[in-house]
Amino acid sequence: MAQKLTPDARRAALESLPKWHDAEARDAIERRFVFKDFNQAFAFMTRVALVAEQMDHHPEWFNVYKTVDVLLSTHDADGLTERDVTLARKMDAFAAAFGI
Ligand SMILES: C[C@H](O)[C@H](O)[C@H]1CNC2=NC(N)=NC(=O)C2=N1
Repeated sequence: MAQKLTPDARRAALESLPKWHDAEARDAIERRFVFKDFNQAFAFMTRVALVAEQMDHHPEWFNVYKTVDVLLSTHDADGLTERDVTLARKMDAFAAAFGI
C-alpha cells in the first residue's frame, strides 16, 4: 500500500509541481485548470480518466464549463503519496498539450 510522503519528500514534490499547491485542511494538493472551452476541458478529463483507471488512482475533481478544479490525495493512506505526484505530472503533461 502507498505510504504517505514524509514532510521533506512532500516539499520536494511540491517544488517539482509549481502549478500545484497545498489543499486547505487536508494532506492533498490542488490545481485549477482553465481551458479554452468546455470541449477541451472535457477532452482533458477523458484522457485523465483513462490513465486514472490504468493506475487505479483517481482524482477528486469539479468541472464547470472550461474550468477543472482537481484535488489529489490517496484515500487508502489518508494523505499525499507518490501516486498523487505521478498523477499530477501526467495531468500537467495532458494540460500542456492544450497549451496550459
Ligand atoms: C479498490 C480500489 O483499488 C481503491 O479504492 C483505489 C481506487 N482509487 C483510488 N484513488 C485515490 N485517489 N486514492 C485511493 O486510495 C484509491 N484507491
